[in-house]
Amino acid sequence: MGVLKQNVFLVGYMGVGKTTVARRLARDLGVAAIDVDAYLQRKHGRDANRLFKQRGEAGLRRAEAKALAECAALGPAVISCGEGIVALPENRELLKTQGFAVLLESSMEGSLSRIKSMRTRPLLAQGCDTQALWDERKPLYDEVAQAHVDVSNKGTAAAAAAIAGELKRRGIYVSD
Ligand SMILES: Nc1ncnc2c1ncn2[C@@H]1O[C@H](COP(=O)(O)OP(=O)(O)O)[C@@H](O)[C@H]1O
Ligand SMILES: O=C(O)C1=C[C@@H](OP(=O)(O)O)[C@@H](O)[C@H](O)C1
Ligand SMILES: [Mg+2]
Repeated sequence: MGVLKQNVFLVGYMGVGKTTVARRLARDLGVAAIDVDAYLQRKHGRDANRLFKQRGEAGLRRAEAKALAECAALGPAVISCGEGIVALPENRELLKTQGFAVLLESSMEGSLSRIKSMRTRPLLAQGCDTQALWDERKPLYDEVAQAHVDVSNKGTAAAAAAIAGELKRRGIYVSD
């Protein structure tokens, strides 16, 4: 095992595997994993879908921004973010300054095809234009990402291993 020197944020589109890969990566490295969505749900006693319905997207984003800052303060940890975390400039600033952001990359279609129920993602549930969302998010992911990992043809274990290799090469994870 070893030591994680700073937060590692996993960012990327819906369904690309941020939550699943973060869990696997943290387990492989023997470090903590925090999912911002799961944290938000525990904190508010309701999930992001319900927050979205009750407070609208802007309300969800405000709650998510606080949750992100709290998660970052709990680290160093592997922190999986919701796809829309990059929407707010303050979040992008945090991602750039309070850790190392890794962009998980796959095609939009490949990512969306993994999502079993549209109802689990508020923007999909309300029938958002997924291509327009992709076009809007892509430059923002590129702005914050310090590393890009192609997960399109990788299972969870291989995706986690590719990120672990990147973290070791850069001295962000140091083995004992
Ligand atoms: N590398 C992978 N290979 C195969 N299935 C995956 C992979 N990563 C995630 N999945 C599956 O895809 C779905 C979406 O993954 P999830 O981790 O929730 O993505 P995100 O958090 O980016 O929205 C889940 O059902 C998950 O089990
Ligand atoms: O638009 C967003 O920010 C959200 C994206 C989804 O997360 P994933 O990116 O993990 O799919 C969803 O779980 C969350 O409720 C809100
Ligand atoms: Mg997720």
